Amino acid sequence: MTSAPAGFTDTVGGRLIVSCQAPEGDPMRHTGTLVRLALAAEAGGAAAVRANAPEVVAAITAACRLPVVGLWKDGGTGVHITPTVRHALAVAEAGAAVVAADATGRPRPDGDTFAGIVAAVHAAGALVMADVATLAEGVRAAEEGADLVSTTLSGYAPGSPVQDGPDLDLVERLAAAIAVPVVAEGRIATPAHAAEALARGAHSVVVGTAITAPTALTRTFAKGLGRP
Ligand SMILES: CC(=O)N[C@H](C=O)[C@@H](O)[C@H](O)[C@H](O)COP(=O)(O)O
Repeated sequence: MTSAPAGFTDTVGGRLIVSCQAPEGDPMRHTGTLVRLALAAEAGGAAAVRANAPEVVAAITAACRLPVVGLWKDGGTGVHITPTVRHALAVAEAGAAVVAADATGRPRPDGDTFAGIVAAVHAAGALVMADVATLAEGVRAAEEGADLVSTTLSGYAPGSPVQDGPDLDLVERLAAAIAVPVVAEGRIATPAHAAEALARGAHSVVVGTAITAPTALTRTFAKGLGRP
């Protein structure tokens, strides 16, 4: 069960969204396991979860009271987070309160546009989170009707700095430039990072790897011991 999409923005204000995802080939990429991660996030005080693929969104929605930010990663390069209207509608129909989609302005498959995704998702009764890498992309996404703008793709798409930590400068610049809520996402590794993101203007904070990725976390410890 999810909260009504209209209440989502208020629900996540000043709070944590936990990303419950696993890369292809990872042992955690198992729907029942991802549902358990979502339930753990709920028990731990998250306000919402973020999840990939319609079947996972549907399973989490059925098992967990938290609203779901759904996406559908398809393809490995270029626009691959919810690339088309078809992907976006499948995620909305699976029960997502919010559909997250790439809003970098790079060419999309099928000639779809971000504005087209916004219109289709709104018609389906869900909200849209624009995943951006730069200030200009966030400004444009807000103009095109995004309900929230997230820094998800900073460090992963052209025009953004590659860095170890979160892009909190982008959070701050977006929060100053647009009226829609800004979500801090990407490489937020500590509670201090999360608190700083809110202090710099984020409406909400998404944390994935630092909470839900034991394979990646084990790798960092193994590397620390000189045993990568
Ligand atoms: C770049 C990209 O594809 N990001 C994805 C977006 O859904 C996820 O793989 C990330 O885990 C999520 O953004 C949270 O970030 P972090 O795991 O760094 O806390």
